Amino acid sequence: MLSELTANAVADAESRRAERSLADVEAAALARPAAIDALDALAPGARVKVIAEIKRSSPSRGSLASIDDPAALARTYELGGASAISVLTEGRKFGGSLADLESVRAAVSLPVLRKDFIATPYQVFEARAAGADLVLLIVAALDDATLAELHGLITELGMTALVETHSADELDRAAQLGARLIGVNARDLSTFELDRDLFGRLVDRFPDGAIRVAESAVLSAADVAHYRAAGADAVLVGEALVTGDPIANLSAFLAV
Ligand SMILES: O=P(O)(O)OC[C@@H](O)[C@@H](O)c1c[nH]c2ccccc12
Repeated sequence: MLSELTANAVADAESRRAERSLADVEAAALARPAAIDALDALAPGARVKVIAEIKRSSPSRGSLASIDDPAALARTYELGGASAISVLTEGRKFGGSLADLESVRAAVSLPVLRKDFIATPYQVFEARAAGADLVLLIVAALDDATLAELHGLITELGMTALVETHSADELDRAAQLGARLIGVNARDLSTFELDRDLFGRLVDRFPDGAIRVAESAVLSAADVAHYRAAGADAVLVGEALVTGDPIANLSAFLAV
């Protein structure tokens, strides 16, 4: 499933490239005002930080919310106290787009994450051209050489990579890369199984100084407390915020 999602995302980027060359997208990326420092926004603090996600649907959960106005939802997240906004830009299974990211970027002053299946430099330039400050890199989807190349490019463009892992071996590869912001996804992207305890089992392998993000499977404040007790600096939350009351949920999550 993960390799199919990635292959499709790359194919979709290739079709966009037929319309807009790499040189054009690169120029647009370089013309953007500097990216916001996400490491600063997500730095460990007395309170857990929330990365609030905009996601219409997913292959594991089906349709979640129509989200006609992603910019308005992003403003709500900002008002509610989120530290960063994650925007799914994958179109086929998650119902997102780069246009969503651009409108969110224009609406908030928080750092914005491009959440997609990124495997080529073109997609990284697209992210910056749309105003992203962060780009997701999924370790399981990339070989070490590609991971290093994309991580280097993201950093060179002034952005921050959120390096996503799902095993001890992947966490070691993220550490090897010099990643400063590392997530453990509770959802296995090949089987879609959820394991809320995976973060706690892997937390000791995070390199010193890296920001520790627990991703997925937060439905209640108790889940945030569970991740926080295990050592999470930040949690990445989608479903609970797009299906429930975002302000009420954020305030409960931030009170943990
Ligand atoms: O909706 P949830 O369970 O709160 O999960 C959010 C986020 O972690 C999830 O959307 C996600 C994590 N990693 C991904 C990679 C690709 C697509 C989506 C994801």
